[in-house]
Amino acid sequence: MTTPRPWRRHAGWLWLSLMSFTTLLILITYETRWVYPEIHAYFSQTGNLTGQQLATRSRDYLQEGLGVLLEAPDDEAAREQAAFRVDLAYSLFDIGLYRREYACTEPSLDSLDGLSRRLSAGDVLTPAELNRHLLGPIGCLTEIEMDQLDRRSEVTSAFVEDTRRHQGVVLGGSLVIFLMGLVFWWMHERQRRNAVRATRESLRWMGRALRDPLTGVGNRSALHEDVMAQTGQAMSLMLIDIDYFKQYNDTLGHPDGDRLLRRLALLIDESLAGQARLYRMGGDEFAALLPCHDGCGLARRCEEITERLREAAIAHPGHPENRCVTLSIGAACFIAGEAGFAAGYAAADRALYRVKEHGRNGWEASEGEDAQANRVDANQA
Ligand SMILES: Nc1nc2c(ncn2[C@@H]2O[C@H](COP(=O)(O)OP(=O)(O)OP(=O)(O)O)[C@@H](O)[C@H]2O)c(=O)[nH]1
Repeated sequence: MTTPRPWRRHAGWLWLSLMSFTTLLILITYETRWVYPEIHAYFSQTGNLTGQQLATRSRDYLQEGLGVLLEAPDDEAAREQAAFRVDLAYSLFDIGLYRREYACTEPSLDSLDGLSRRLSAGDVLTPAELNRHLLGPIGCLTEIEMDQLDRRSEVTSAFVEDTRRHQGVVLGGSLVIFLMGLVFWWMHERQRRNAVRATRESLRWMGRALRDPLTGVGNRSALHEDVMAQTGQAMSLMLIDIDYFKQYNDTLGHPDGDRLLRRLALLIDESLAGQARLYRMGGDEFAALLPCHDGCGLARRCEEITERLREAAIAHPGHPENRCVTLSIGAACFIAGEAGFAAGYAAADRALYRVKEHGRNGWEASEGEDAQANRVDANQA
């Protein structure tokens, strides 16, 4: 499983926050540019503003009628036209709202009624009479128009104010959402980092718990874990013990003894050429774990280690025989698993013991069922 690169993870979060923020901004712009102007336009034409439109049209009819009468006061047809317009004006003027709210409505309607009757009767009206009949209603209608216009601008201003407030709330809300996104992202990041740190820490501790601090190779617990991880597999175990290590420490001191342990760990590891895993069992004893695919070739492996050591010719002033560091090796094959490992370990340990018994500086390996069959006496090596 691959973990996404940090910048990608951050970019993902930021991208999400930005996207939601941008979407909200688009919504606000859409509302401001298209929705509100449309509502605004609607209010301008309808709503309680109908009254203003009726008054305007009524006044227009009256003015038209007046114009017709002033142009041809004696003309029968003109009078009919004027009467028709006055009737229209009357019907647009005669609405409950005007009667209720404008005191000038009743007398104006009476005046128009009188004018209508005189025109229907075929009376020729003088300009003074026309003025008397029409000036009052026209003035009243103008007053109504102005008042309705004032009301319209009040409604419009209130609407604009509401719109502005609404936009402020939406903008503030989107900013809060954006900031919350950032806070959640930050909290998530912090939690993730803590988890990564804790995992690393525990891995480090686990690593330490399975490692020999002096040589850096695995310890006894690591050997056990590795064997259990291969349960059912054919494996082999080599137990490698330094000869006369006590004398080495006694003659050269413990720091040199430590250095020798480190050097031997390296040497054994190299001579097994990465085919085995190396462990320090404690004191001066190492263990090597090898897979056995087509026979373990244990004798060859043991021979390689002793050969490498012979070539290295590491001085050992306290060695009673050849004054160089030597090793004793016991090796055995086993089937990985709790019981198999115990048996393999015991067999390798017995082999090592026999090598020590035969005078050290040698190896004994037993492969397969017959432990004696491939046994090589120590001093033959
Ligand atoms: N320098 C050093 N010495 C250690 C360490 N651990 C154990 N020892 C020493 O290793 C020596 C092991 O002694 P023995 O078990 O008698 O083994 P030996 O002297 O090699 O004898 P044989 O195995 O019989 O040849 C002891 O003197 C321990 O003090 C270590 O970490 N560093």
